[in-house]
This record gives sequence, C-alpha cells and structure tokens, in this order.
Amino acid sequence: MGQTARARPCERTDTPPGPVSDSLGSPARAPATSPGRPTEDSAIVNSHVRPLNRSTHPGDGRGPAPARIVHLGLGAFHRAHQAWYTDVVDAAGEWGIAAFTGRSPAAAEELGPQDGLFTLVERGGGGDGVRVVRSIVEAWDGARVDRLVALLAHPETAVVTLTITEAGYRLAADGGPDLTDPAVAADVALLRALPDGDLAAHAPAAVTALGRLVVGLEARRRAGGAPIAVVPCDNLASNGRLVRAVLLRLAAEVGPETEAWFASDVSCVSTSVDRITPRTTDADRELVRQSTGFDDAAPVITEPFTDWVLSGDFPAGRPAWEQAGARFVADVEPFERRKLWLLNGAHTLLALLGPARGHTTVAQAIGDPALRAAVERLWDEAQRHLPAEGLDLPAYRAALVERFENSRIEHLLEQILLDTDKKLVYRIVPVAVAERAAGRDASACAVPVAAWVERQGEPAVDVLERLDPALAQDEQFVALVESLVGAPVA
Ligand SMILES: NC(=O)c1ccc[n+]([C@@H]2O[C@H](COP(=O)([O-])OP(=O)(O)OC[C@H]3O[C@@H](n4cnc5c(N)ncnc54)[C@H](O)[C@@H]3O)[C@@H](O)[C@H]2O)c1
Ligand SMILES: O=P(O)(O)OC[C@@H](O)[C@@H](O)[C@H](O)[C@H](O)CO
Repeated sequence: MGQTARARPCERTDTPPGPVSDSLGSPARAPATSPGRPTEDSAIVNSHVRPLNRSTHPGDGRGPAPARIVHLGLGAFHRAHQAWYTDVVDAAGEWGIAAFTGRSPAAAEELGPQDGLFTLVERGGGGDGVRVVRSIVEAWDGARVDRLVALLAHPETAVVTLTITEAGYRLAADGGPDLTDPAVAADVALLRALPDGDLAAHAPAAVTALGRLVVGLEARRRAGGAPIAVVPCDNLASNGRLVRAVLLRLAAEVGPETEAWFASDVSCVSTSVDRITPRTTDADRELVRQSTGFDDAAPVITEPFTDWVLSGDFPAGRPAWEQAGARFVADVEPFERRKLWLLNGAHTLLALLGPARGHTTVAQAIGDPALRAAVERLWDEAQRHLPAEGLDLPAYRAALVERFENSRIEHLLEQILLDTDKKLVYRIVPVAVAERAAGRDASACAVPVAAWVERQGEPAVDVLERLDPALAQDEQFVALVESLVGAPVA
C-alpha cells in the first residue's frame, strides 16, 4: 500500500474476491442516533486503541479487491463519495480503487499503513453513522507515475475517476489546457518526446494530473488499447465534455494514432456530484479514536446526504453504483446546473460575504438573515434559468437550507474560498450572463462578484475580464458591480 508504507504489489489474482463492505454503524441515510457520538458497534469498541488496518479490522476476512478503478486526487471528497459508493455496492469484492494524491503525498502516507481503510462518519443533525470503508486498496503519492502507468496499462482496469479540484484541470479560458502554465507546458514538451516502448519501465515525470493521465492512457494504448472510462467528479460544468476536449488536445501532442485512440476508446463520462465534506480536523480524529477504538489518521466527516448523477459509457464495466443511489441519465446538465448554481453558488456567496460579518462556517453564515436573503435572491435569479419540470426546485432549495444549517458539519468558509476565481466561472457568472441576456440587472449575482472585486483590490472591469471577457464588456453590469464594492449586504 502506497509508496511510503508497505508496498502492495498490484497483480490481479485469481484468489477469492475481496472483502464485502462492512458497516460499523448506521448505513448511509439511516436515521442517526446519539447526538455528538458515532453509533457504536460492540465488536469494535475497545478500551485499547488499536491501529486501523486489514489485520486489526478484517471485515469478513477476505483480502482486498483487485484494483480496477484508478483515482486521481485522494482527498476527503473522494473518500466520502466514490469510495463510499463503491464500498456499499461491491459485495462481491470485484472493484478495488488504486488512489493517487495530487500535490502532496500526505494522504497516501496516512492511508498506506492502514491498508487503505478509513472511517467515514456521516454527521447528521441528530447524530453520527460510522462505517469503515474498504474499497481503497492502494494509496500512492501522485508522483509515482510508474505505478499509475502500470495500473492504466492493465486491461482489467476499467474506470478512472478524478477529484483534483477545479484548479487542478489547469484550463485556459477557451476550455483547452492552459499552455501559459509552466507545468502544463512542461508536460506538453514531455508528451511530444515520449520514449518508444514500455512507459512503465521509464515512467516520464509528468507533473500535472491530466499530463500523468495521458501518459498512463498512452501506455494502455501501447499495451493493447482496451477501452476505458474517465469520470471527472469535480465541480465543473460539462466536466466529461471538458475533460474529453483537454485529453484529446494533449493526446494530439503525442501523435495522431494516440489522438485517434483517445477519440474512439476513452469514454469521458459527465457527472454531477454532491456530498458536503469538510476538511478533517484533529478533533474529528480524536472523536473517531475514542468512539471506535481505532487510531485512524485519515477519517472523513461528511453529511448523510449524497447524490451522484452520471451520463456516459463505461466500455469496460463499472460497479453497480446505482444500487447505492447513483443515477445514470441521458443528460446530466440540468442536474449539474441546479447543483452548481444553487448549492455551490450559495457556498461561494457565503464564503465571500460571511467572514466580514464575523462568520467562519456555512452554518453560521446561513443563519445570518441578511446573507440568507442574499442567497434566496441569488437562487431566484438562478431558478429562472433552470427547467421548471423535473428538478423540484422549491424542495431542493428547502433541503439546501437544512443542509447548510447542519452546524455539526463544520464547513469552513475559508476552505470554500480557495480558488474562488475558478469557482465564480461555473457558479455565478453563467447566471449573471443569462439574466443580462434576459434584460434584467443580475443584481443578486453582482453581490458576490462585487465582494470578489473588493478582495482583489482592482477595478471591476479588470476582474470581470478574467472571469468572462464578454461580461466585462457589459458596462451596466460593470457599473453595478463597482457600485456594490464595499457596500453592506442589503
Ligand atoms: N468536499 C466537498 O464537499 C466536495 C463535494 C463535491 C465535489 N467536490 C470536488 O472534489 C474536489 C476535491 O475536494 P476535497 O474535499 O477532496 O479536497 P481535498 O483538499 O481533500 O483533496 C483535493 C485532492 O486534489 C488534489 N489536488 C489539489 N490541487 C491539485 C492540483 N492542482 N492538481 C492535481 N491535484 C490537485 C489534492 O492533492 C488532493 O488529492 C473539489 O475541488 C470539488 O471539485 C468536493
Ligand atoms: O469543493 P470545492 O472547493 O469545489 O467547493 C467548495 C464547496 O462549495 C463544495 O465542496 C460543496 O461542499 C460540494 O460541492 C457539495 O457537494
């Protein structure tokens, strides 16, 4: 497991399938109990705190599932979402995940000694549900391109999932790779000069997530070219289409045969993903330690709610994620817009405006009547551009308020604020553009944009130029934003 701990060879085996996921408490969405304390299972509560790994916590005794899913971006959200769905549905132990970190090896260092096991705490308003998730079978530093190449070249690897953050895609304004980014430029140079032959033996040191992915997929093509699905799970609009365009651009740098194979055999699946998952704190680790009797360096705290909407082909198969509630639809866009514009848009508004009003968490900020009103106005503007049918927007909005008000999920505004420039583009700008096109002033959208302009300390037009050059040409909107800079929230 992982570069930094015991290295687990990844050969596929004919041994019996891996472990059935085991619940140590309430399964997901089950009613929570005992506020403030995880649901306890007498089998694991022990006065002696033990390390968490497959020996101390053997589940049903079967070994790890074969790694057939590769994940890039081993953060909290992946563990609360895709790893959880896979764990819940993989009763036969057929779908292990080999996960790679993005920028720092920390998560691999934590999960390595735990054989990939971690505790997922589902923290509802009334109590916690606890589950040890077993679906991650390898955890690696993302710099281990050799291991990534070996996994992707293996024909039984069927799916690649991504949670590398919006910024991690390193996109230019036209949606292609940002060639002005030195890391992208270095990877492009590397892709143009890939050595012939076995890429695993001399793995090129690509540095960006998508550069590494292209190297790995090229190794797969050279190894026989079994088709594969790539499933971005980040908060980007049209994430499958977008990733496909970038991968094809990068593949073209390798050569025409590579580009043609990517076009025909790499299926990019679009997704809308939802589960509010804040960063784990030391207090969370201590609570898990006390309540489960296991010393888990990498527990994840999440809300009971979860959603996953997907659209696209899985040519080499996939886990039956629908058995845990995932939905496979023809068009993900309405779901994606609803989620990005309402949930994420409100998050970004609260993160921009909340700190100046003394708030540090989403729950505090949504409890502030002025901010709540600003959120409702933003939602009114967004709702006009969402389909009236099929999305049950009043219920969705009401549920969002409840989720935001869950003060037991300590979702820090400063975490949401990271990379706000990238987030505004997907969360607020499209609504502002649609409102302006409809002849309205987009005044609710202008509020978070003005707060961002204030933080940048630059003229509104310059900030808008970076967010959306066309919107920056809209003199009325620019003037409105400028007039709101520094103004109190109405
Ligand atoms: N946390 C949530 O509530 C949530 C919910 C829905 C979707 N998401 C999506 O998942 C993403 C990750 O969220 P998280 O909570 O796991 O964050 P996290 O900080 O726990 O993990 C982020 C992961 O991405 C990697 N990464 C960061 N910057 C990168 C870069 N520039 N290039 C490559 N890899 C990079 C990190 O190394 C880490 O592995 C979010 O940005 C969002 O797009 C998160
Ligand atoms: O994860 P980010 O940084 O893209 O955005 C912060 C939050 O808005 C986001 O994580 C939400 O909590 C999440 O999208 C809910 O499903």
